[in-house]
Amino acid sequence: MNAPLIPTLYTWAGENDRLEQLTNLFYKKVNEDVLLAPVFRSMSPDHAQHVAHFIGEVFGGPALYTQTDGGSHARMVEHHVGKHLTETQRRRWLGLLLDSADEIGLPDDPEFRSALVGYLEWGSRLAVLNSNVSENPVQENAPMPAWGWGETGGPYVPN
Ligand code: HEM
Repeated sequence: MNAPLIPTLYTWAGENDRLEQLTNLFYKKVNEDVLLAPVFRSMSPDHAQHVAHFIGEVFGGPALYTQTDGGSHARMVEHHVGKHLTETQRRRWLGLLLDSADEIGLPDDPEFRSALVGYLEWGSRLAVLNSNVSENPVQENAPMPAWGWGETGGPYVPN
């Protein structure tokens, strides 16, 4: 018997359209937030789309960030270097992203949310660490991170 095909987090989330919906709402909230608006005041008009592409690629989707946007893991990290982000800002960032996930109705099964929060905790803590160094610690040819279902082992399947 063939093993069941486990979808990627990208597929489960609803692919690129859903991720762009998520980041568009998120940056709308960021722009209205007293703690975060100043941090993102110089972001480019493509920022929300680039972040959706980045997350989608990490979640097993097409290489939109590295191919279409010409990005890389190192370039993503470079955007944070020297920004001196704080833990308070990170917590607000995470809270607004999870609020946005609820508001657009991103899948809320325990398995997906566990993977999503795990990734966002990891990535946002690295962003704060990288924002407090003066030189990019990541080499230009470093691979993109890849995230999967983790210990839960995949989406819930009824018996
Ligand atoms: C999983 C966590 C994160 C991911 C995947 C991520 C991803 C990205 C990406 C892809 C860019 C470049 C966007 C572009 O090309 O236009 C970027 C820029 C940036 N990120 Fe993050 N980020 C994360 C966490 C954070 C956190 C926690 C903060 C602040 C609290 C933050 C603040 C910024 C800022 C200030 C920029 C530069 C904006 C500008 O262009 O002026 N990021 N991020």
